[in-house]
Amino acid sequence: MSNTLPSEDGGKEKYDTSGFRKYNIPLEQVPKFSHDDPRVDEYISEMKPVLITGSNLIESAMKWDLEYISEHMPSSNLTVIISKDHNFKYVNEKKLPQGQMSNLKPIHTRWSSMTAREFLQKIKSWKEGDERLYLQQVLDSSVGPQLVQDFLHFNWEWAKNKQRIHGWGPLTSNLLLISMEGNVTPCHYDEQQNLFVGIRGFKRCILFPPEQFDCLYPPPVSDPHDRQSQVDFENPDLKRFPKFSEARGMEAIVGRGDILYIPLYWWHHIESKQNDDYTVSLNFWYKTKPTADIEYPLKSHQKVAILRNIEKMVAEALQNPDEVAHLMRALVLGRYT
Ligand SMILES: CCC[C@@H](CC(=O)O)C(=O)C(=O)O
Ligand SMILES: [Zn+2]
Repeated sequence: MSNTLPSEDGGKEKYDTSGFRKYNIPLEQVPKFSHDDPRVDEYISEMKPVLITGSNLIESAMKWDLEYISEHMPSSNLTVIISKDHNFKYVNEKKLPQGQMSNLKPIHTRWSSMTAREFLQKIKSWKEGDERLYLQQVLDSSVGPQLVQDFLHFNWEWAKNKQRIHGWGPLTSNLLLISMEGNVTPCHYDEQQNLFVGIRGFKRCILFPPEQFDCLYPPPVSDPHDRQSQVDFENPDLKRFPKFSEARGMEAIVGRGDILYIPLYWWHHIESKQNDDYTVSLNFWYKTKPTADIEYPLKSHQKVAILRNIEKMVAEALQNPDEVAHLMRALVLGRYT
């Protein structure tokens, strides 16, 4: 089923990263285990990334390529993001200042919609310099009866078992991702647990733990790029972001049938293999259950959640984002440092 053999040496097998962009970041390997290896649940319970091979979680979706989708969803309009270059940095449009849309630097990406057939034609005729496309469609009833049937035949028992034993909250969505070769979703974190599954092609994922928040420099929570690192991995500005030189990551290659567990609040930078065919992936995003009784010491992701809440509260109280830095500095400088 999967083209990556479960590693016999306890997950230390080196991934073949040829065809992926090289960054000057020290990287360890994300351990890789077969789906029935007990170490899988050990890693998930410790909220550490793990690559899971040989599961049949979405066996019924392994045939999801653009031909199949075009055939079974001929007229459905699917969400496609268009970018000026290979970076597809998420923009929360609800956080764009309404009145000042005009003087905002032009947004790097924009949303569009088209049929799967149109998407396939555009990526087949793509040439250097053209805008790039990334199909990102939430699986819902609009994907039509055949894909809904395939969806219903996922191995939900396996998924529900993970959800239950690890105390995850409800499944919020599955995002179908069809990417041109070489597209990059730059480094960001999500506030959900993620089972990220490969269907076609190869994606390389670089991950950093939540405690490296101060090495990855997300913008203010109120910024449209909230949760996204401001550091350009291909050309890092170490004057502005000096601690990025201390970032230490992990790396995994997600191939056909592989599941990468991306723990919530873990930073991840994901790209499709260059000069290869388009990739197809599907993620499962789960909310976490609210923490009933807080256990100390706090986990690093809980500290990031505290940082976010403090930032939101101070910005809300001041009603002026320009005053936040001064107040936070006054709180810390010469008093806690
Ligand atoms: C919309 C982003 C999808 C994905 C990244 C990717 O596969 O390009 C990711 O970041 C996630 O599954 O959390
Ligand atoms: Zn993500």
